[in-house]
Amino acid sequence: MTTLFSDLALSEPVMQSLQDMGFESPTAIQAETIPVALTGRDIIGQAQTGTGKTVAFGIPLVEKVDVDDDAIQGLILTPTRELCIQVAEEISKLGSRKRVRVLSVYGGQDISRQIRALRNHPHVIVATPGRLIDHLQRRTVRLGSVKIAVLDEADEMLDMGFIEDIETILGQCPSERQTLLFSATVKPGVKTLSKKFMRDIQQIAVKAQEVTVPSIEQVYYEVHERQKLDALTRLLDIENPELAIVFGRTKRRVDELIGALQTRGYLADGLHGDMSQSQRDAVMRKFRDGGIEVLVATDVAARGLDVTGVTHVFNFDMPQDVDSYVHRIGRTGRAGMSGFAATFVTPREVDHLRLIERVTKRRLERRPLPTLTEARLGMQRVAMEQLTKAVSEDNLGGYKALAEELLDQYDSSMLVAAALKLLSKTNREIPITLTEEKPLRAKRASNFRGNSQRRGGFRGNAAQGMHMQRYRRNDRSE
Ligand SMILES: Nc1ncnc2c1ncn2[C@@H]1O[C@H](COP(=O)(O)OP(=O)(O)OP(=O)(O)O)[C@@H](O)[C@H]1O
Ligand SMILES: [Mg+2]
Repeated sequence: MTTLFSDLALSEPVMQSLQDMGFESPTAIQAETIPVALTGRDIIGQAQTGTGKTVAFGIPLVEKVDVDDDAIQGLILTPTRELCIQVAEEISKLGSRKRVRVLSVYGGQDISRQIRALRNHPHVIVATPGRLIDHLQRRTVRLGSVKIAVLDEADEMLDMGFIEDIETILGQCPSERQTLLFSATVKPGVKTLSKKFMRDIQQIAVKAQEVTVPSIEQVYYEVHERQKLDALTRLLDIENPELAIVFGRTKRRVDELIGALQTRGYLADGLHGDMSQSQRDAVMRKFRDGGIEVLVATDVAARGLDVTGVTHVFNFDMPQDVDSYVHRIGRTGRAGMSGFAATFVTPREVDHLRLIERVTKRRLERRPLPTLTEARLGMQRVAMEQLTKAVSEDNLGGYKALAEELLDQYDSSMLVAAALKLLSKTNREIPITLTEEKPLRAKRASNFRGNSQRRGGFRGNAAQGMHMQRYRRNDRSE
């Protein structure tokens, strides 16, 4: 039996906003959590990437706001700035008919501007933890009237780096508030940690066969470091994504890859924690508008981002842990769409791939490396599509006389071949050498020296290492 939004006893303005947003029926996580959340209970909610968790916590939050009260009544915390902006926009849409004021408060943005915006009395603030702490210290934000607090990407935020900040923030909210935790991945430790600031927790996990989304085709390519760039550009030419995200391990890697892809003629740009916030905002805007086709990013873009049209995700470097894999590939195949996720695995990283397969209970198909000929054919196909599209648009009047003249002199198939050649990119084969990244396993080996390797216990340790999330903390947005 499918649930309808009208079965969830929502208020009229919220129903109208949902209609404005074009949502017809609730997703599974929405249908399961909203009624429980409306009773005021604390919830840990888990469902696959792209299944509408934002609206699942957004509806109870908006319902709880009293718009006649000027105090901050709803608080949402997100691990990254881009996610903060995105979630604030979605909540703002949900609350628009009710006239709920929503403000995003994140690091890197001019603080005096935020302070001015805070004077307009938002009912809901969506914040990254570091900047919120800053406001609490300056007393420009008061959380004494918060009725509902949400941790989006809770597991990411509760891992060692953020736990103290979260405790400080929640410590300033009234103890009788409602607390909701959401993520596609909820490690057992999260539940233990959450007992500190939640009560009478109801855990709601949408039962799925797989951790990852079934509509995402998952493949891998075994490559050597030095083959990665050619493999990527060939795949881009063959696959011709609408929008793609390419994940690199480090900021340096991302910078080099942006330069390399631009040199080879792609509309590429990137996102990482060393860029200024105005640069990051501009890149995200362009990516959402299609002005950038390939977004190259560190794990700062792995969580929560929802960009329509992302058909492909490439793990140029293997993710450091299984959760990161799940979230990265979840940037495609959202809201029922299909997607394609390709992972580059160097020979020494095969064990990590097997671990990912074990934990996600899904085998990745091994594909042979694409050849140059396949890539050229792919590019020609794109050129042909461009040409036929131009023909079907039928506004070529100004060129027709010239075309007739050419056809008098040359064979028609020669002319079309020449046009296709001109439309195909010639800069794809420019040789570029990237600085090599160390394979994951080598990095781990230095962390797990000693007897374990001789005893053959290395595998197990490597598995533990996959959860250490060492480098990700280096690229937090805070
Ligand atoms: N009921 C609905 N019907 C149709 N589309 C929906 C519905 N609810 C949400 N969506 C859309 O689905 C997409 C994914 O939603 P959302 O970003 O909330 O996913 P998520 O579960 O938080 O994923 P992630 O784990 O990656 O953060 C968004 O574009 C959202 O607008
Ligand atoms: Mg989300």
